[in-house]
Amino acid sequence: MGELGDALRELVDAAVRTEVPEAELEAAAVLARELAARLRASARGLHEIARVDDPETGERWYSPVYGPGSPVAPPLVASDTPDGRATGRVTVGKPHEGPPGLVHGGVVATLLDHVLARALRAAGRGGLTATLTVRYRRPVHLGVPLLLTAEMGETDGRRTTAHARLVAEDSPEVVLAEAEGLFIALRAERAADVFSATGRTVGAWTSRS
Ligand SMILES: CCCCCCCCCC(=O)SCCNC(=O)CCNC(=O)[C@H](O)C(C)(C)COP(=O)(O)OP(=O)(O)OC[C@H]1O[C@@H](n2cnc3c(N)ncnc32)[C@H](O)[C@@H]1OP(=O)(O)O
Repeated sequence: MGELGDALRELVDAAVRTEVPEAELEAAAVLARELAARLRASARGLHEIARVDDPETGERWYSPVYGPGSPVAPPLVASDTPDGRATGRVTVGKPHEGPPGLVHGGVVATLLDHVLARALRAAGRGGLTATLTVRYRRPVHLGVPLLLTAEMGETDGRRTTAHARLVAEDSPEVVLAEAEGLFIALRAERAADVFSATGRTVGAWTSRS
C-alpha cells in the first residue's frame, strides 16, 4: 500500500507539472483509467473502513493528511506521546500549491488540524474538531522541510483545547503559522449513530479518559 501510495504521489506530482503535448495527455488519461479499473477489481464501499485500519485508534492508511497509501496526502509524517504532544514533518510539493510557490492555506490548516487532533488523541481525548483558528504569519514555501508541533491545552467535560505551530525546520525561531483548536468528544451513542454506515464500532472520536 505504501509503495503504491509513493508511486501514485509521483504520478500526481507529474500530472500537475507536466507540459507534454495534448496527444501525450490523452494517452496518459487512457493508461490512468486502465489502472483505476485494475484497482477497482476489488474495492470497498464509500463508508467501509479499510481492512488495515483500526477504528479504535483512528490510524488510517488512506488518511488524506498522513496516509502512506493516499495519493493526495502530502504526506505528513506524524508522531505523538501520551502526555498530549504531537509533531509532524512534511515537505509540501506542487499538488498542494496555493499562490505560486506557496503552500495552499487550506492545506496549512489541514496539517495544523491533524497535529492538534493527534496531540489530544494521544492523551486519550479523542474528539471532532469543533472550532479551528489559524493565524497565517508568513508565507509557507513549497519544497521546504516543515515542522509542526502541538500540545493539548485545557479539558472540560467532553471539550479539549490544543495549540499548534508550524515552522521551517531550518528556521525554527520564525513561526509561519499557528492554530488553536477546540475538540469535542462524541458521546458513545452519538458515535454509534454518526459512524453507523461503517458497520463497525468506531471509538477513536469518543473520550476514553
Ligand atoms: C491517530 C490519528 C489522529 C487523527 C486525527 C484526525 C483529525 C480529524 C479532525 C477532523 O477532521 S474532525 C471532522 C470535522 N469536524 C466535524 O465534523 C464536527 C461536526 N460537528 C459536530 O459533530 C458537533 O457539532 C460536535 C460533535 C462538535 C458537538 O456536538 P455535540 O452534540 O456532541 O455537542 P453539544 O451540543 O452537546 O455540546 C457539547 C458542549 O460543547 C460546546 N460546543 C459545541 N460546539 C461548540 C463550538 N463549535 N464551539 C464552542 N463550544 C461548542 C457546547 O456548548 C457544549 O458545552 P457545555 O457542555 O458547556 O454545555
